[in-house]
Formats: sequence, C-alpha cells, structure tokens
Amino acid sequence: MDADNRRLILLDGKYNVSGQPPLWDRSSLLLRWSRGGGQSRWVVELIVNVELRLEYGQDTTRRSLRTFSWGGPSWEKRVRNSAKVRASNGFSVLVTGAAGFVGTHVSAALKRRGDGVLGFDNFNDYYDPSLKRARQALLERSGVFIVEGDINDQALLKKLFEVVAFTHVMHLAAQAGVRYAMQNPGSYVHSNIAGFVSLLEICKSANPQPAIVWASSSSVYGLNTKVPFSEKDRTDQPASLYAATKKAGEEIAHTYNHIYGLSLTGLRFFTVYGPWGRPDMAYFFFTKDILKGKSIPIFEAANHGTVARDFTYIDDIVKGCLGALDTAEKSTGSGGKKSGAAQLRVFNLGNTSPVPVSDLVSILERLLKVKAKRMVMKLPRNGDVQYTHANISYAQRELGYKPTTDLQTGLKKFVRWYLNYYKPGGKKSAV
Ligand SMILES: O=C(O)[C@H]1O[C@H](OP(=O)(O)OP(=O)(O)OC[C@H]2O[C@@H](n3ccc(=O)[nH]c3=O)[C@H](O)[C@@H]2O)[C@H](O)[C@@H](O)[C@@H]1O
Repeated sequence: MDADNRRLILLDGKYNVSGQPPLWDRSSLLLRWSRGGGQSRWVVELIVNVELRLEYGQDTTRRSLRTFSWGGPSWEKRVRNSAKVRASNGFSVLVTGAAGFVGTHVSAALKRRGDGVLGFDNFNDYYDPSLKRARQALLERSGVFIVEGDINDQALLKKLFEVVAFTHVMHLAAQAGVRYAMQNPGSYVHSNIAGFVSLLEICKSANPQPAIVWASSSSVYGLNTKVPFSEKDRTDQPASLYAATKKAGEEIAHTYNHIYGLSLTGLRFFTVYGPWGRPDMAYFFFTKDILKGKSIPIFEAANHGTVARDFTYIDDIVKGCLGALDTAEKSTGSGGKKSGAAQLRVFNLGNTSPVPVSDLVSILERLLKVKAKRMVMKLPRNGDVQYTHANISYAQRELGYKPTTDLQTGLKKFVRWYLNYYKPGGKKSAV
C-alpha cells in the first residue's frame, strides 16, 4: 500500500479492557518522510499494537483483580502455629475454601480432634462476604488461621508448602452454584479448573507430596436417569457448566494421579445444607424470603413432575470428609516424579432419601410458623436437573460413611442458627 493512503487511526483515550493496561500501550508514533504520487511530505504514522486477549482461566469480575498481602516473620509464625499438629499421629492439613460453608465445618472438626489446620480463602463476593468473615472469626477463636489468597497464586501456595510440610490438602475452594454459571462462566473456569490445576502443580512438586481430598459434585451425573446414582454410572452428560467444570476436575485428578503419583479422592457432595450455610442455596433464601413475606419460586418438571434433591446435612458431610482423609493413602511421588501407583478414588456423599422441593418448603413453613407464598414455576433450562439420589454403598464400605440426619432434623438446626445469626446482635454462635 502507498504510504500516502495509510489511515491514521485514533482511539478513544479512555478505552481499555477490564482493568488491563490500555490496548495501545506498545503502540508507536512515527514521523516519516514520504514520497509518492509526485509529492514529498512528512507523514505522521500511528502504529496501533492491538492484542486480543481471551483468557479462559480468568475470572472477569472485579474480584480476580484483588491482590493479597502475605509473608514476613509474624505471618509465617501464624501459619506454622495454625498448622501445628497437637494429637499423636495427627495430620497437618491445608484446607482451601476454609471460610466457605463446608470448609469452615471441616476445619473446625479437624482442629477439634488435634490435627493442624491452615485455612486458605479468597473471600470473594459471590455471596455476602460478611458471612465468610463471621466464619473466619469463629475459626480464629479455635486457633485456625485463614491465609487470604487465591488458589491461582502459585507463589503463595509454594511459600505455604515451604513453611509447612502438609500431609494432606482438603481442597474445598471452588465456584459453587449451578445457575450462576450462566451469568459468570469465567469464574467457574478460573476456580474449578485453572485454580485446581494450579494447586495440583504445587502439590506434585512438594516434598513430601500431600494426599488430596477434594469436592466434586452430584451435578456430574447430569442427565443420567438411572437412580440411585452410583459412582459407576455415566457422568459424561453435564447439564451445567458448573457440572462440566467439576467433571473436568475429576479427569484432571486422574491425570495428576497417573503422571505424578498424587493420592486423590474426589467427593461428590449432594446438596449440602445446615447452619452457616450458603445464602445462594434454595433452603437458605427460601427461609429469608418466607420470613419477609416474599414469594418463592418452586420449580417443577414437565407435566407437573416432581423436582427433588437428596439433601445432605453438613455434619454427615463432615464425617465423610474426615473418613476420606483418614483412609487416604500417601502420595507416591517426590520432586515431581512418580515412583509407583497411587490411590485414586471418587465417592458419593449423599443422604439416600430424596425430598421434593415442595416438601422442603412445607418443613420450613412449620419451623418458621409462617405460610410461604408459593410460586410454582417450570424448571428453568439453566442447569438444574430434576432429581438426585445417591447410592452411598461404596463410601459406606470404604469410609465408614453413614448419614444419620433427616431433612426435618437438619432444617430445624439450620433455622435455629438462622434466627439467632440474623437477629440484631447475633452472628456469634458456634459451629
Ligand atoms: O449437589 C450438588 O452437587 C450441588 O448442590 C447444590 O445445587 P442444587 O441441588 O441445585 O441446590 P439449590 O440451588 O439449593 O436447589 C435445591 C433445589 O431447589 C430447586 N430450586 C432452586 C431455586 C429456586 O428458586 N427454586 C427451586 O425450586 C432446585 O431446582 C433444586 O431442586 C449446590 O448449590 C451446588 O453447589 C452443589 O454442587
């Protein structure tokens, strides 16, 4: 192209992408003597260097841009103290997602029995971070320190393994929720795939390598219609991106077990509920909205088909998690190299008795002594499946897992906690 015909492109000086530096950062302005068409003149040339960034591992919300401060002698001391084992033959466990619902309960239970526990959490704002801070305060009182950081931060994870020789990792940090995946798909890839790989990379290089127990999900059964769901059933038809990222995690676990000899146990949780639960889950926001007199959407399948869940109480899940840690064999690798076959397991942790969502609402009505404004709606096509039901015989055999809490009993405990926590001056009850 003749120099004279070049177009000068001007960009709006304010234009940039999600907090990244301006696109023309590396662009250049050239002043050049040009000849052509019988004329000679000075030409001003702006060469715009545009990069198109498609970062699939990147959570595009504000929270991924947060930075955390860590390090220093007093920080290391807190890390070491928290992870210190007090019981003979106790473990030293790194719990990721420790300010989350399951993470808080598991951390508290491990600490109670004398294991060393170091928490890890990024305190993101997927739901009210003040609830996470209240859980953190609770753990703090029992001697569990939560390091603030993202599992994608390899420098921080590496540092933690330099300070403490963790025997186990209980990996519960994740982007949860089935329906939110339609709104923010990137956050699922960021936490459940990129974050998991980041953690496994550090674990495989650690010396000694820890054994890892991590949270998968009942949602991996997706469109499977064979009930109850057994670990042998197909899991290649996820109905949501959330489910797909959890299934991807199971395949990634296989790879790290196969190549590096990491001992890995995945736990497929079935709709876990209870005190200190997650406000994005139906039982939680139904309670809130019933009390406010707001109508609640109750999903039903085609032809008035029942939508039901195998709701599982948190204390039962905690026992399953501890059972998985206690039966986890050592990883076999060292320095990033495998030296023999290592354990690889996946278990259902459910309750084995599915309850229709409308029955869940009836129980809440009785406990709250308030009539719900029910708004029956067709199950939206955004990732929800109609029915879940766990076959737990494998977990029963291998982990001694035996759930004992029915939905009525568990919701009673939840409601008691909820009313206490949200009353003026509440927020301090124990786990
Ligand atoms: O078992 C699991 O693997 C999953 O359990 C829950 O997912 P879900 O069972 O969808 O839990 P809720 O969002 O609390 O929904 C419970 C039931 O209420 C129904 N629902 C939900 C929301 C609503 O507005 N109305 C309604 O009827 C859902 O269809 C579902 O049947 C968790 O949110 C996931 O993180 C977890 O991985």
